[in-house]
Amino acid sequence: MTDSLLHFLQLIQRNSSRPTEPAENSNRKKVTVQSLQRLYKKNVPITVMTAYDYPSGLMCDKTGMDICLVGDSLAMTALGYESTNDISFDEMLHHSRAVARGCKNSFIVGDLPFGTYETSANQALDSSIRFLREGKVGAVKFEGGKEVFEQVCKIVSAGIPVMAHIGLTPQRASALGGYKVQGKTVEKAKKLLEDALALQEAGAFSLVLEAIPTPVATFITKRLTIPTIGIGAGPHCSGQVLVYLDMLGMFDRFMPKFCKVYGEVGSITENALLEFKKEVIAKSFPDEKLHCYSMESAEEAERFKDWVAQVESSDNVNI
Ligand SMILES: Nc1nc(=O)c2c([nH]1)NC[C@@H]1CN(c3ccc(C(=O)N[C@@H](CCC(=O)O)C(=O)O)cc3)CN21
Ligand SMILES: CC(C)C(=O)C(=O)O
Ligand SMILES: [Mg+2]
Repeated sequence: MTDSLLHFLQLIQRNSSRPTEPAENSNRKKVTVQSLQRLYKKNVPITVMTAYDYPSGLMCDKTGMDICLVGDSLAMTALGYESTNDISFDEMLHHSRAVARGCKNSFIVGDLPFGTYETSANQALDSSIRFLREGKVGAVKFEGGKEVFEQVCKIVSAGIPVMAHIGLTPQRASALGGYKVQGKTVEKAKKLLEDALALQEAGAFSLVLEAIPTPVATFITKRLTIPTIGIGAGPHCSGQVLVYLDMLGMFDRFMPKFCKVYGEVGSITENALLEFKKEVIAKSFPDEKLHCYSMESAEEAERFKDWVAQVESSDNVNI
């Protein structure tokens, strides 16, 4: 068998483990704020997935996610920081550009990291402009209720769509006493609804509800005219979001109750690496026929052998 035929067979073998069905939305159009609004009006759930780099952006796009969120959770999941508050804006931009290179049709939202929007509406607008220009996102997201009202107004009036985020707001974990479910009493639920209405009033195009009891998130969703995106907020939100490396079983530090592992990619990866190590030590990888290159022709191979023999019989090791 020729090298090229073997290589061809190898490609077929690799492709056999890939999904055979074409992605449902493989020919779909670019998602926009307007097309998201249409889904919401038709009661079609909005699918949101976080992405951190080129391969995850590519996967979100190819599987037809409506929104690809470059979440600051990447600080912990992709970069191993202790908290989301440890990531810099420059690092977020670096990752977001990589996501954008892989993500052609999903609507890309960038999560403003801690310290880039709290000071003033002007600071928030400057950061948002940078995210669009340098991070190649289509919208920004940031955490907070009424206290970020001015920021949302300012950014929206500059023509940048804003996704809001209330409930468990990880950047404020210290003040919340940790990663705790929010809105578990009537008073706290009431405050969440007030925040949600204020953010809608300010012009947010959607709202993330994180770790909120189902009845509270359901009621907030019912009272709003913009879509809610739930993560640990029950099945009655207008859409759902999960953290990419969590749903693939690739994060080892904690597993919130709201996360479902859809594929054990972590253990698959671990087994693959162990197998590679085993085969290298046993010298069964690389396979001479499958993974190696030969000389241009049998004649050239013969000439090379002769030359080696000549060198080896000579006293001059430096040729
Ligand atoms: N990998 C990862 N996934 C995330 O969802 C995530 C991050 N990182 N980093 C930033 C924040 C932190 N998040 C978290 C972290 C832990 C819980 C958690 O374990 N919560 C408890 C609830 C405790 C209570 O009852 O109040 C749980 O059991 O789910 C929730 C959200 C969400 N975000
Ligand atoms: C979980 C989503 C909403 C998020 O904020 C993040 O990934 O950072
Ligand atoms: Mg976030």
